[in-house]
Amino acid sequence: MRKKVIAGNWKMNKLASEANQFVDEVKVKLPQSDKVEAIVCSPFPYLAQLVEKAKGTTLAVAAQTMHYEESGAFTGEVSPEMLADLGVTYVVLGHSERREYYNETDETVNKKVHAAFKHGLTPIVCVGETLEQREANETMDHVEMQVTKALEALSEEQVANTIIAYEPIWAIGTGKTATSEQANEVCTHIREVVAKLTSKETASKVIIQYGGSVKPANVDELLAQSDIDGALVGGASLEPASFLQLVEAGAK
Ligand SMILES: O=C(CO)COP(=O)(O)O
Repeated sequence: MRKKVIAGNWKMNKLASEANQFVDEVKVKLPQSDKVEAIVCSPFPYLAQLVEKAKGTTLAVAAQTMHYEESGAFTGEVSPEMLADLGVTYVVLGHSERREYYNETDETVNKKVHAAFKHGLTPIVCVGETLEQREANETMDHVEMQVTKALEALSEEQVANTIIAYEPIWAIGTGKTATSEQANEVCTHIREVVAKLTSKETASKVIIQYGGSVKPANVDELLAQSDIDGALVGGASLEPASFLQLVEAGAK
């Protein structure tokens, strides 16, 4: 049985005191269940303090991006080694906002996935189609290409430990959630793609999240689907109460 993984992607939100307060409140109220993993994806400046705060709890801390090189002349960037050194355990890679505004490509995503594993970080790889691609019936091919490139040259064990987040771009921050059937259809396809690349057994281990306007009101239905193993959540992860409701849904 795959566990559910609920990750709150704060994006570029919260000040330090708000981030601290969030973790202080959430960490003592998290359901103690091995059916669910809760992660907060914080802006870089708060990672160190949140890792400290979350020590000894079941809350994990993720970065929202990173470079693929270990060090060097990359002004403004943060390396996988730096994240691992802080005690960060997950990293979001290839989010559609990074692809759109910061030139993240399938090729750099693949380099970053390799770099993440090299440093003991678990990658959360985001894929998903635009509205135009959906309307042109290109969703399945597009997502297949993104997944195939992201996982290129990984070992089967690494693939099994990669989290894939299916986030249709048209559903991000728009209030438009894909119906749970639409979301599951693509997540099932992603699992089939992974099976083709590796094996059915490996594909059955991969955690596939859905993301895009997930909130307490729709999370149960999404998580009830056969191939949706969690959620990557923006807006509804900013308040402790709604984040906790989402994690509780994952523990059911
Ligand atoms: O992009 C997302 C999470 O990474 C989804 O954001 P929303 O939940 O705000 O739609």
